[in-house]
Amino acid sequence: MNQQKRPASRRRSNQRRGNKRVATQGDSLVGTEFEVEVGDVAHGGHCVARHDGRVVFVRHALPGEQVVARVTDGGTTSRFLRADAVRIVQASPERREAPCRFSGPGACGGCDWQHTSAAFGRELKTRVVREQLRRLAGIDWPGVVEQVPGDEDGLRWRTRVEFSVSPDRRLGLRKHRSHDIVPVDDCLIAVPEIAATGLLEEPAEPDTTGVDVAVAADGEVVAVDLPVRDSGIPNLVERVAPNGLSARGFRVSARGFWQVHPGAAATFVGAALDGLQPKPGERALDLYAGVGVFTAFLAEAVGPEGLVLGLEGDSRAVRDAGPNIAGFGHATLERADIGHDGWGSVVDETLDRVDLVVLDPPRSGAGRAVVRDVLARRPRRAAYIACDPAALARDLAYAAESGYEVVSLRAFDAFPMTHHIECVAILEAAGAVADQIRR
Ligand SMILES: C[S@@+](CC[C@H](N)C(=O)[O-])C[C@H]1O[C@@H](n2cnc3c(N)ncnc32)[C@H](O)[C@@H]1O
Repeated sequence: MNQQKRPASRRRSNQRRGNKRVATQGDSLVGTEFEVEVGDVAHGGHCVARHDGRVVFVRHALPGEQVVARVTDGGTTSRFLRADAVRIVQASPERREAPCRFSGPGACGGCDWQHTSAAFGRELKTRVVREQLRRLAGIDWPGVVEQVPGDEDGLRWRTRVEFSVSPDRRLGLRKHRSHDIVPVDDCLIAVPEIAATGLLEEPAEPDTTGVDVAVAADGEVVAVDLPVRDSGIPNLVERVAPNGLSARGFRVSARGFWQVHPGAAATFVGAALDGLQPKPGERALDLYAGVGVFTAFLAEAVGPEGLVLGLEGDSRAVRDAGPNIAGFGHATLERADIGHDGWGSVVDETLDRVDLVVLDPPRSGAGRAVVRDVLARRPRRAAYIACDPAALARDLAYAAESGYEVVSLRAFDAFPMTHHIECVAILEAAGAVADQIRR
């Protein structure tokens, strides 16, 4: 893949509240309406427009549309504004009526692209991945965002939903960038078993602040009232069957990390192992290992002559991983705070060398120090699984500093109707670093 030098510096701007960029400065413009021509899509589920010399991030619009935008965040001296398209003056041919009646300006904030097809949603996401990789990593990516098997044209895929409780004790979902709750009687991106629990039609219990509902691969449905103690959360068994590999079951807490699209875990394992091409006897490191999904499939691939070490920060996930990798005497999964003092010594104690790495960090990415530490071990190949293309692009730029280049990158629509995207990048040593490894 063509990778140029990354821009030396980027302007930092805008205030941050928590980790959310906020636009409001000067007198508030919230509620003001104006007509704009909508430009291309930007990362975050909106399109870019300009008004009075200022950038406006417009939700509920599509590229090329003429819309009336109503400001939702921003003031007279803000550098940019956020707005919702509240009237469509000239519609894109890609526009459709949102299938969900809770979607739209001022309504549920869960979906960003209900007003277009899943196929055009993937086209928009392809543009976003390309733009992020080009801007932050200097990579020209020729790929497209691929469909993940298991949804009904972008609907009925979500197997985990976290409902909040409204002031009148109905279960609902949050508005965009807000703590306000929209009561719902269904969620069209959720699997039907979730509404079928009947929970959305009943008032929440008096002290309940939220209800997490999870549906396992075998159809078992678990609803957990919050707040809850860890000991009160049941486990589910999930099943992962990547193409060409044997199916495996995984024990996971009903509130623990698990891919929410039913086809996602198998798709990502398949893409990662395809790219890594593990060989019998190799040593593999699975970072941010969760309940051991990649650890188990790597262990199977490198065989009993090989070694696999998974590292994970969440104690419950580490405990749950036990039975998931129990069949492999050459695999272990330990608790470690990756990136914090001493985590590398856990690796040194277990692996005499590192041939392969899986990196599957949280949304913020692994960061420069972790990328550098991992690649300093000179793996033959590394698979980076990323749920934020911007964090991925930053980490790929750090990998380039360590002499590793991207040999393939696939992107998946594991969250249809929303702006979220999952990518699997395969890295390999280039130039002098590759020569060192070969020697
Ligand atoms: C995106 S999930 C991936 C889980 C797993 N690879 C899977 O596919 O199911 C990221 C995982 O990283 C863990 N994590 C986050 N920060 C961590 C850190 N600093 N050290 C170790 N684990 C961390 C989370 O608990 C979570 O299980």
